[in-house]
Amino acid sequence: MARKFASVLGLGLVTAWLVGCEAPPQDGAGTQDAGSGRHSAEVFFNTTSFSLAGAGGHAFSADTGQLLISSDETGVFNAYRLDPETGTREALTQSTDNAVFAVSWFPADGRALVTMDEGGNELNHVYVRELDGTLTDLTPGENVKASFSGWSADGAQFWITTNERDPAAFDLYVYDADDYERALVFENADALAPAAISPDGRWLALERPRTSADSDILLVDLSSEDRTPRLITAHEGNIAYGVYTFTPDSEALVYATDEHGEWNQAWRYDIETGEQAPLIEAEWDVMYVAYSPSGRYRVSALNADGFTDVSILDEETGGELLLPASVPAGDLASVRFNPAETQVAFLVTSSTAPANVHWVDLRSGEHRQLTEALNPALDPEDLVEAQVVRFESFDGLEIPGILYRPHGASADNPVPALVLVHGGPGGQSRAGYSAMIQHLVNNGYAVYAANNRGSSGYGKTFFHMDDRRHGEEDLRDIVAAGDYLRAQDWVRDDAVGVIGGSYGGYITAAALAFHPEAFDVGINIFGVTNWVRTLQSIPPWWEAFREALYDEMGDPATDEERHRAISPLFHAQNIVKPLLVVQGANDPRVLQVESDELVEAVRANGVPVEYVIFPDEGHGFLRRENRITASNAYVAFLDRYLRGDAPEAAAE
Ligand SMILES: CSCC[C@H](NC=O)C(=O)N[C@@H](Cc1ccccc1)C(=O)O
Repeated sequence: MARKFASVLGLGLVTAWLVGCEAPPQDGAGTQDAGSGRHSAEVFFNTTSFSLAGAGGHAFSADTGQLLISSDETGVFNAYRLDPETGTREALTQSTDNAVFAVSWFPADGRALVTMDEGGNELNHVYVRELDGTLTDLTPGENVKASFSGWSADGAQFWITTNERDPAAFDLYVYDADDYERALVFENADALAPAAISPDGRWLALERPRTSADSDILLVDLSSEDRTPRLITAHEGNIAYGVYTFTPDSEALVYATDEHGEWNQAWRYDIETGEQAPLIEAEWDVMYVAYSPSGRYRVSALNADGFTDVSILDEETGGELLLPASVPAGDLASVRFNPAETQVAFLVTSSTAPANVHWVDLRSGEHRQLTEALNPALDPEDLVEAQVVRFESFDGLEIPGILYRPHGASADNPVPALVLVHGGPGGQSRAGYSAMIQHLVNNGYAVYAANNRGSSGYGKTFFHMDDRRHGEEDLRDIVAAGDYLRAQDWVRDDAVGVIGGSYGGYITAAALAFHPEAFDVGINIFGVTNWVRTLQSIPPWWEAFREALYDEMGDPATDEERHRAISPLFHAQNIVKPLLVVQGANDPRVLQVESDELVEAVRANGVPVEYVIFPDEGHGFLRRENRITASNAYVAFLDRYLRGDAPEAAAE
């Protein structure tokens, strides 16, 4: 699939990137140019994040019809049951530190599968939440990373992948639903990436990325003695293949291919005959394809200019499943059917509405919104809508992005602004709700989430434009995005900063180091600062993607010179603008030392540098208190050094 390493760095995760150091102005304090009120980070982050279990599992409980969801209403993610009749929810787990995410109900009773790592170290284990509330760890072991892979059609067994045999390879085990006895069903000797299991348990689909432009799919027949993966995408040249799902009858694999043009299309591979046929062709990437339990409904989504365009096809009528008019406008997500396919649950979200859980009875058309995610202290009028805005970059290439313009920003009242850079390489800033962005905008900062060349979602030509050129044209696009903002009469041309997380943090630090006059401040959120070390120390469980990552970014064994040339750490003497660095101590992808060393080096320049470390977070911040601290730190830093609220502090 033409995605660089399973992009996780859209705005969803950006929302979680927050760090900080001191208290911000509280409600009513400070000034807001327009809009109905300026709010503290607490107000924005006291929205609740809801998500539905059940991708490959069961979101509806077979015995009670209750929904399995994750929520961070206590400040820490936990699993809950949500009653569609009453909208009441009950906590199934009570974690006060590590985030717990709901995975699936057991098909025949009230047990649930959940997953949790330790402090953001990404070593997730799979647990059973037993009927008495205790947790049984199905995948114990200090350095074990495991994930749920699906249920057998009869509900008697489920599959889990774990890297306990070899930290670099995920083997597949089948577990008995009654006593959790397990058996190895596939030893992953070549460290391929397990992607899907057919509902009848016979077929395992694996992905083998060679480069970000060229990947394959292999199938294993788990009913056969010979479990050698069989290549089903033999091809010449560069084609990116990826797995969406198996059909519910286990007869076909639905897969992504970019062979036929710019976009990822969905195709159907008939396992018995090997015949292939297009399923969904569009002028945007197909994001996913999924089915209701019997296969009557096919759910698919397009990544339409940063918005998620979901279709639910009723294969019985051949028409689109129309949801009641009372379902609010916004992007649908996580569409889940009950086993009888008489009810459907889903999330609805938009840039001005955090995701809420909705439920519809397909027979009566009755619709209920089951959650209220937005903090009631927030007036929706205080929020700003995402706008897709394109600009011409330094070489004439059109760059798309998502703009958030503060209420009241005008030529008479120009505002400071930030270019926000997503992670990756190859991620995309998308138009979803972000408490972090809304908090910044509410405090008078315009935010432009620019999708520099190399971003996903705009076709494969655009996607590959940054290959082995990182820190060059993609960075110049971000500099050009700053110029674009400065040219707007409603933006202060003396107050444009850059902010980003991970790869976006790299671009942020690189902008300050290689284009020292381009931005007035930078906020680097767990950004890569030293590619030599980062690429040498990637987590062992990235083995399936290592070759493709090294192909795209360069191999640290042979490309050290280039890696040094593009790494901000080795050019830190050029950084002369105020810098805020934020880091999770347990981050397994961008190690804390990356931030420690940049902070030390830039401080030696006598430049204002603020540094915040979260001891209990990894690559993305999950605890509400940390998100609030982070967001407060961003605004306090920007008030001081970008808006210029306290010039004496800037002179320190
Ligand atoms: C399995 S490939 C790793 C790249 C991955 N991309 C998207 O999720 C990722 O975690 N990228 C980081 C930056 C990074 C890139 C390469 C090595 C370490 C970190 C990110 O932007 O989140």
